[in-house]
Amino acid sequence: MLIRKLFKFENAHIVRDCTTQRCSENIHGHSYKIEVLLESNYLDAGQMVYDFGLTKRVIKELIDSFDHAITLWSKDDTKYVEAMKTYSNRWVELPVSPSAEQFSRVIYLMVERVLACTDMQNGEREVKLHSIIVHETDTGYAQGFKEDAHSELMGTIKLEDIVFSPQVQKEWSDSALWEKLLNHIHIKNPKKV
Ligand SMILES: Nc1nc2c(c(=O)[nH]1)N=C([C@H](O)[C@H](O)COP(=O)(O)OP(=O)(O)OP(=O)(O)O)CN2
Repeated sequence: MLIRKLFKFENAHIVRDCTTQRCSENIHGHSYKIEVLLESNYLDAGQMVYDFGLTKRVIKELIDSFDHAITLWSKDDTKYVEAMKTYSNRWVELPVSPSAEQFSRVIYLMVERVLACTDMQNGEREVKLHSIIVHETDTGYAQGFKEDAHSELMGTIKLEDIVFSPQVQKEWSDSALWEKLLNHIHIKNPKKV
């Protein structure tokens, strides 16, 4: 059984070296729609794969890190990266360029870590991340699966290399959230939301 939950954010970027000139040479924004697809062969005590309400905690908060933020590629021109960090409080720096494809791989790895660190409380069993769909526009999307997220052919992405700005971290309900996830510290689901 597959379930999907939709999240949204507004984000700016430049995707260097792509064929579309407007995209590779200009800061521009998108109203992103992110679909998180979860799967299981089992149902929990509420006869659900995973209560949608539970996805609106850590998963939503992490995805929302990109909202009203600029996403930077750590290998972009240092002057550009530093200027963006100076003049914008909310930024996320990635070890990969922020194409829809790389967004789907990055968000896959982030949500996968959240699930691995979640202690289930309502009989949920073997809830796996099926894929992440990143709608960059109304007409174009990328869908990343486990093999894409971990693909050496596409370049290994280490979670440790994803950097959230101090302002983004400050706005989380727990400013140490990312640090905890990087250190595999478990988070107990609430019994009720
Ligand atoms: N495979 C990809 N192709 C493109 C990406 C991407 O991430 N992956 N990104 C872009 C640009 O960010 C661009 O802003 C979006 O391109 P496009 O779909 O062409 O956007 P339009 O709004 O112009 O598309 P319409 O067809 O007019 O809706 C480029 N390519």
